[in-house]
Amino acid sequence: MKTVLVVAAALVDDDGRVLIAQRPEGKQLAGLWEFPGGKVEAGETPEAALIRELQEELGITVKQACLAPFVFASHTYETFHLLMPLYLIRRWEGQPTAIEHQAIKWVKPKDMRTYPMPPADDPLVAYLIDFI
Ligand SMILES: Nc1nc2c([nH]c(=O)n2[C@@H]2O[C@H](COP(=O)(O)OP(=O)(O)OP(=O)(O)O)[C@@H](O)[C@H]2O)c(=O)[nH]1
Repeated sequence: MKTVLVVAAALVDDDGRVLIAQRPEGKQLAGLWEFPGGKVEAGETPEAALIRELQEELGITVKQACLAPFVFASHTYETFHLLMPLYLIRRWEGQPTAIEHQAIKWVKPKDMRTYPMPPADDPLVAYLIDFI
């Protein structure tokens, strides 16, 4: 089975809230809430991919020095295995906007369980609750 590398971000604001974004209709796992991010393209570093995705999806600019490696998800879906490092980010330029998602929301980690997320993300929430 193919392993797919996806990078994701936990943007954390000054109140300790984390940004989650709702996947668009018509896509796999539509309507679920996820961490912004996406697939690493050929020839791209994970960090460059995440910076690119955050610009495309949310319209924010993040410096590589502001990406802090945090935890990762490793989860087998029906057709691929997902390997997804999650970076913590506390500094960025611009106001996050739902450019590609249905909606975005700032939530306290302890409240994240009320938003349905992809199965791969479940274990990550516990780390955010403990660490943020
Ligand atoms: N960005 C993101 N992707 C996640 C999370 N959890 C999770 O299982 N994924 C999975 O990782 C993959 C991310 O790919 P993507 O969003 O860039 O791509 P996609 O499914 O829209 O497919 P496409 O770009 O081929 O159209 C999807 O299969 C998605 O379901 C998450 O928290 N954030």
